[in-house]
Amino acid sequence: MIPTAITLVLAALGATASPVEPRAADGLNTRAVAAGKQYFGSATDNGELTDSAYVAGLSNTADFGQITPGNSMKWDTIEPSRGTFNYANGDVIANLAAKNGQYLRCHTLVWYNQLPSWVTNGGFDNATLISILKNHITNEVTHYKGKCLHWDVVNEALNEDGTYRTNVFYNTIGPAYIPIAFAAAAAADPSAKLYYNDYNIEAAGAKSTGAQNIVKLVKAYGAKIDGVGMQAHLIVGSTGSESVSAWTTNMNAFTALGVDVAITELDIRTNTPATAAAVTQQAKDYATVIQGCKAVARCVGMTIWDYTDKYSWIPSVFSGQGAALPWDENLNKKAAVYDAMMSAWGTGTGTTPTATPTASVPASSTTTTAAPATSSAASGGTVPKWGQCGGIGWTGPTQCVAGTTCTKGNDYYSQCL
Ligand SMILES: O[C@@H]1[C@@H](O)[C@H](O[C@@H]2CO[C@@H](O[C@@H]3CO[C@@H](O[C@@H]4CO[C@@H](O)[C@H](O)[C@H]4O)[C@H](O)[C@H]3O)[C@H](O)[C@H]2O)OC[C@H]1O
Repeated sequence: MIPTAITLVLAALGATASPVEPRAADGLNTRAVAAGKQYFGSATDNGELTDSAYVAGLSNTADFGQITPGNSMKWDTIEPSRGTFNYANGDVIANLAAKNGQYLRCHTLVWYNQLPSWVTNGGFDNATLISILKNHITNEVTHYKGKCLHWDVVNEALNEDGTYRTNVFYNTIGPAYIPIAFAAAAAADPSAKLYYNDYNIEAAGAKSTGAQNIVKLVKAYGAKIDGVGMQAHLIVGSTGSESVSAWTTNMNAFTALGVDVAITELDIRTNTPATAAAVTQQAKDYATVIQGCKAVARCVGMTIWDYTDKYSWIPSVFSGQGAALPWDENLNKKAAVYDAMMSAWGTGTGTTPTATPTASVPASSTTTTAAPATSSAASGGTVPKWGQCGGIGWTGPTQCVAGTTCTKGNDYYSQCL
């Protein structure tokens, strides 16, 4: 064996060489962690998991320290008919994350889309739909208890102007469906971090303000919300890529409310076939997003919405567009894009670490779980603050002003916003 400089020095000192700690392989995740983030990850889906080359890439924890199921934890998969729960596909992805030692972001509990028609068209009244909502969340979050680093509790509740999107939950329950959902998720798994998730909230504007109002709403109800997920389905050279400071200014508006932020579904699409100029711009855009997250301590991690164009959702939804991810359709890295992302993460000069590095189990929550605001008004009583008079069983006037008196009501949350 040829002695190294280190062994020669140790021998001169009369010491023996001890095994050197292996260095983590270099990749997007290891660089994100070195920059103080919890993870860099990718979405995936069950159909893709028969592709062994794809799975090998996804399981490379140097690049991916976290995975998100693209579809298999959504309502239409989990509870396709009332009271029938199907966890087979979700479990496959949860088990893959555990096997690989990757965090799991769980997506999503309440979304107007991919919602079975028995919910959408069921014609349920307020009390029944609240019961259905809580039962779905309680069952699913309990099933995955201890496995989800984050839950996207509510997905896409807003219109572009920041007003509430009409959907069966909003139309029947009112905005209170959002805090009800967060309270149910917190009760079922107190250690999971609970997120509101949406698109087009990556830049300041009416929709971003609307998402900030959702954070305030959930907190006003006494329920727990830990973070806001910025989906970031972006377009090359367009919104979301203007500047690092645009990202940080907007993210800081959320963190000022006491919540984390995460980039949850990043892809940056272009017209296909992609031109060389588009790829050059795309590389810059990915770098801008990373630099924005890197500059904000409470931006805890970043997820791309699958890692390869081979399995991207974009071409099926946005006709004529695609080429949105850092790996091409042949599972090869796009060198310019990948290298720009690596450079943007840098080699360890990031913001203050917010959590432990990659592990197979989620880091425990450090956020205090506030008890849901319960009504003291089963048969009369004073409303301690607005919003607590009403809810399930409430048939009296919807008075939501502190100091008013409830004469009926047997559950928390009202429609009084
Ligand atoms: O297999 C796919 C799944 O991958 C897919 O997952 C969802 C994809 O993204 C999220 O929902 C979409 C977010 O983007 C919206 O379009 C935006 C319109 O404004 C544009 O400016 C912006 O760039 C666009 O992103 C879509 O309308 C949303 O559906 C959702 O959170 C994921 O679950 O779901 C469908 C499956 O077939």
